[in-house]
Amino acid sequence: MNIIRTVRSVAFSSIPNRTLSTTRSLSTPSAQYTAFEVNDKTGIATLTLNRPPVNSLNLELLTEMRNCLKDAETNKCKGLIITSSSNSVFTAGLDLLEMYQPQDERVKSFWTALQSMWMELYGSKIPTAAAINGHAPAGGCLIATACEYRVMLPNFTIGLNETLIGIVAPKWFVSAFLNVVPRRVAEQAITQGKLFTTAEAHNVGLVDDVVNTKEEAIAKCEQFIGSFKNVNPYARALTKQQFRIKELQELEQQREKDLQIFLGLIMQPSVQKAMGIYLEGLKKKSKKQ
Ligand SMILES: CCCCC/C=C\C/C=C\CCC/C=C/C(=O)SCCNC(=O)CCNC(=O)[C@H](O)C(C)(C)COP(=O)(O)OP(=O)(O)OC[C@H]1O[C@@H](n2cnc3c(N)ncnc32)[C@H](O)[C@@H]1OP(=O)(O)O
Repeated sequence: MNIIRTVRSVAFSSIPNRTLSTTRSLSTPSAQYTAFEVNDKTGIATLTLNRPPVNSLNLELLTEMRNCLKDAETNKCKGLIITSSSNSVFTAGLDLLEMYQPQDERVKSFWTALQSMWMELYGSKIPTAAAINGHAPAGGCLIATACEYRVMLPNFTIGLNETLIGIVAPKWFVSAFLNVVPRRVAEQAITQGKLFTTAEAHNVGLVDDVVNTKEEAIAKCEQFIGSFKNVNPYARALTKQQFRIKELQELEQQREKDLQIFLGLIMQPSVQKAMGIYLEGLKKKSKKQ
């Protein structure tokens, strides 16, 4: 078998050392918020989000994620698993500080990086799976629904809660959600800004499986990726593309328009005010804990 080389990673203390001797990682100075490892035996890549305290998705994290996704595909990994180094948060979604009182050039780069990362993940040729080992609101749910398989640990939450913050989930956030949840459930949940508990998410099909530990979650993802072992990867990729090409083309063709709509919406004074209040509430809650 052609052994996959590990592409990029960071060494960080919050992730316990893997006992799996066949997993190799290289330190690269450019990776600040992610670890990227490839198991030489299975050929499966694991991308671990590591931006404490809550893995909020800022420009740098999104850029790193995209690079890892590209590397996984270029190196013909058998599949990709996304998980978190935190014990309680998969990712808290987009970094609200990127959108609150933003700087013009940075916020444009931020949204463009999000578009690119999502297109890379949603359109990935290799099997993708999310081991959701913590809360996954908004952008966290977006990442999970871009994957082909989701397994979640109990007693966390997942969903598109944008309306509760006074923002709107863009069409491509919604269409990926609609791939996994019936339309009526999706419309009600997204308009309400509902965060599903793990059990509720499982019940409506937003997650495929529920397990008790991160190790079990990774094993489930590996099992899912392994289920394609007798399938021709090229045929699989083209078949997957048929299901996803419409959303990908739509965003690709409308990237600039999507950016302008995003900027127009978040720069509205009422939206900035709502975001400020929401952030204040988060900070107060955090101080009380
Ligand atoms: C008409 C057509 C329109 C088309 C639409 C087009 C454009 C639309 C425009 C915009 C779309 C934007 C889409 C947005 C997507 C998003 O993802 S927004 C982010 C949503 N995320 C959330 O609501 C989650 C908020 N966080 C939490 O609920 C909790 O933090 C938690 C994830 C449950 C974890 O809880 P806990 O472990 O208790 O941690 P704390 O709450 O104590 O938080 C620790 C610190 O982290 C800060 N923080 C939390 N989340 C975020 C975040 N998303 N961004 C930035 N910072 C965050 C929190 O304030 C604490 O900070 P301090 O330690 O107090 O400094």
